[in-house]
Amino acid sequence: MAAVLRRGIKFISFGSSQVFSGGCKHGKTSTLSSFSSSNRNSSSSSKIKVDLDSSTGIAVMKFQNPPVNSMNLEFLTEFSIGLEKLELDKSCRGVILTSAQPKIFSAGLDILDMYGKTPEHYEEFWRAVQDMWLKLYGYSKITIAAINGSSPAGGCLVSMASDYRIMADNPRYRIGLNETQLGIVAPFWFKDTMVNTVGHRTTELSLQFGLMYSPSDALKIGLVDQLVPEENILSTATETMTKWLDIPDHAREISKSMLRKPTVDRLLASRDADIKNFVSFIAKDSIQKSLGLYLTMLKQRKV
Ligand SMILES: CCCCCC/C=C\CC(=O)SCCNC(=O)CCNC(=O)[C@H](O)C(C)(C)COP(=O)(O)OP(=O)(O)OC[C@H]1O[C@@H](n2cnc3c(N)ncnc32)[C@H](O)[C@@H]1OP(=O)(O)O
Repeated sequence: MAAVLRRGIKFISFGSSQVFSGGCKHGKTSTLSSFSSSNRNSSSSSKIKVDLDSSTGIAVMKFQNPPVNSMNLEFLTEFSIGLEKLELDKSCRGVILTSAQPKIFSAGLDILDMYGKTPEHYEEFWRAVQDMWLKLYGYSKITIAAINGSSPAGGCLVSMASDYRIMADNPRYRIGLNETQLGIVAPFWFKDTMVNTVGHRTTELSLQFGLMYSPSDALKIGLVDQLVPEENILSTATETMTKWLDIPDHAREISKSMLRKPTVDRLLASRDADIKNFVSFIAKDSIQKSLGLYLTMLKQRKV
């Protein structure tokens, strides 16, 4: 990390995985108003828009936290509550996660929630990150990530926690767990999620280098399942969901739980210790300094 910061370069390249393109700015997206007809049900919290079609059982959750869908405390809380509501709604059988922001699925955890705050804030924030992952990774319904933009760190975690990942085939986009490049360490449950997705060896390289992958490289290593032209991403996600819906819910749910429950249980068994670990790590002077430098570089468009 220090070397990366000193060199002032963007993300480390690996094989044909390259750096973030960066440079673009995003305007604000207005909150879409709610509407309802016989089969459609829309609701819009300030940061996530939910549109449920009860005739198909498919809900679309659209992240709308401009400019880059960074996951701050409010976003994480709304995300967990939105997922919970859909899980309890019998007319919903599957959820598509996507972004309302151009070019970005999610920039990951909001760095400002990990920088210059009180221990109490770090604790509340980390609990919200845990809540979101526990809900999504252990979700009983089908989840498909329609990754219509770059997806570093926490954005990649959300994608990996979904059942199926479709990414827009745009060579400027990147996805991966880049934590080490910020001088921070992905916790064990981020690591477990990645191991479960791409295997141990690929995770060893990915996590240590903080690798960010182009869509084609992400497909090669199995970090995403399918690439499509950007304009087709939502229609492909809906078609794919329809195929998943052909499988009887109870059988699919039990199979999913059999594969994921041990990973979920590991965090459930050590939530408080994990929070304590996060708070003491993130509050260290050296870590705060690294995050401060990274934020400066972000502002100067050097990341
Ligand atoms: C035991 C310890 C455990 C710790 C474990 C922590 C685990 C997970 C960590 C994370 O998820 S950390 C977040 C990592 N994310 C990143 O590194 C992404 C950084 N962002 C980018 O690379 C780019 O912003 C982008 C996402 C590729 C978008 O590029 P674009 O050129 O379109 O936009 P920018 O001009 O760069 O950004 C606009 C605006 O947003 C601010 N910003 C970007 N990302 C974040 C973020 N993650 N948190 C907070 N703010 C962010 C950026 O600074 C710009 O702000 P302004 O300059 O306009 O004020």
